[in-house]
Amino acid sequence: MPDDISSSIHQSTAGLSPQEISFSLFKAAAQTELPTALWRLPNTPHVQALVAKETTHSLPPLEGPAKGFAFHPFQVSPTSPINFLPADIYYCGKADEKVEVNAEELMERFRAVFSKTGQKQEIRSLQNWPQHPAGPVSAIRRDAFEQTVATAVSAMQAGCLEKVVLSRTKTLPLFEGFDLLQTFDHLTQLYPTAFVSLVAIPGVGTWLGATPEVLVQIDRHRVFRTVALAGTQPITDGLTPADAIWRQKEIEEQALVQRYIISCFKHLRLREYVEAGPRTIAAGNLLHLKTEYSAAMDEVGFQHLGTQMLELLHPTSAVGGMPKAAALKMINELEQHDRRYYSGFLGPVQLGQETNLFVNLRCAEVGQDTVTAYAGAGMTADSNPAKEWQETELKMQTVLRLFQASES
Ligand SMILES: C=C(O[C@@H]1C=C(C(=O)O)C=C[C@H]1O)C(=O)O
Repeated sequence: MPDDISSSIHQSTAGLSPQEISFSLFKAAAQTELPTALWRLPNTPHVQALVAKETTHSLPPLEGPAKGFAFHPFQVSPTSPINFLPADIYYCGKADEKVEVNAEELMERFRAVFSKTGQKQEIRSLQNWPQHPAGPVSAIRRDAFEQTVATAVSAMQAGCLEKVVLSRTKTLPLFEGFDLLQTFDHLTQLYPTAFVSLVAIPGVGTWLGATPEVLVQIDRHRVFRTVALAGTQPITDGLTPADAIWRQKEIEEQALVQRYIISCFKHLRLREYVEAGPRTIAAGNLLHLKTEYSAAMDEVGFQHLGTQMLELLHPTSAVGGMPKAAALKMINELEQHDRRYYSGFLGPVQLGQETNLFVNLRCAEVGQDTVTAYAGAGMTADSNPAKEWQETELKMQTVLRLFQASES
C-alpha cells in the first residue's frame, strides 16, 4: 500500500537533511538494482531524486501528464536505448516537502534497504552501481585524433559540409576510496550554474555530469526555452565573460547553431519567438557564446512546442554539425567510439510543473574500476587539430578533475 510505504519512508528519513534523503533514495535504488537519478538544477540548492520500478524505452510528450526523468542517447541503438524513468518515487529536495510515492506496490525490498541506507553513517559508501555491459569504450591517441580532425577540415575546405563536432574519450582508473555520491556533491559545489546529474540504470550504466547546455525547458507558465551554445575559450587569469574577445571562427560556429534553431522554428511556422544574445557565459574553466530563445506556448498557439522542438533540435549542431545529415554521417565514419549517452540529452519531465532537458556534456561514465570522460569540439574549415585536442582536454577536466585524487 502506498500509504504504508510513504509513512515508512517518512520515518526512515527523520533527522536527515534533504540532500541526505536524496542520497539515501539513490543508494537504496542502486542496491536494489532499480533505475534512479539524482540531479540539481542550475542556480538552485535542491538535490532531487527519483526511483523507477522500471525503465520505458520511449519518451512521453513533454507537456504532461507523464512525470519522470529522461535519459536519451546521442543515437538510439540496441545497446543505447531511450530511457524514461517514471517518477514512482520522487523527492524534490526541499526541507518542508515529503518523498512522493506514486507506485502502488513499491517493493518490500526497496523499503527494507532504504531504512538502512537512511542511517546517517551509511548514506555514502555505495559500493556497486550499474555498468554498461560492454565496459568502457576505446580511447583515441592524440596523433590519431589530430589526423581525424585534419581529415574533417579537408572535407570542410572542399565544401562538403560547414561544421562537424568530433569527440573523444579518456579513461582513468578509479582511485582508492572513490565515492560516487561525494563526487556528485563536489560537482554541485563546483558548478552552481550547471545541471549536475547522476543517473544509474541497470544494463545501461552510470553517468555523472555537470552540463551548461539547455536543450528544452518548459516552465510552470508554459514558456518554452532553448539555447544556442557554442564557441569555446579557456578562462585565463583575470578574464571575465565581459572582457572576452571572440575570433571569427567561434562567432561563425555559434551562428550556425543559432541558424539551426531558427530553421526549426521556421519549419513549424513559428515566428513569434524571442531571441536574446549572443553573450558570453562561463561554464567551469571555459567561456562559451550563448543565445537564448523563448516562446510562450499558449500565446503563440503551439500547445506541444516542447515536444515538437525536441524532435527537431536533437542533435543540434552544437554536438552534431551542419548540415545535420552530412555531419552525422561523418561522425559515424570518423569516430571510433560509440558516444552512448554523451551528447544525448537528459533531465526531469513535468516534475515541479517544469520540464528541464539538457544536452549531456561535461560528463563521464563511471564503471566499477574506471571512469570514462567524453568531450567534443566543433570543427570548421579553419580548425587547428592541436587546438581542438586541447579544447576537448579542457572540457573533460570539468569532471575529470574530481577523479585525479590518486595523482595529486
Ligand atoms: C561538444 C561539447 O560542447 C559543445 C561544443 C562547443 C564548441 O564546439 O565550442 C561548445 C559548447 C557545447 O555546445 C562538449 O562539451 O563535449
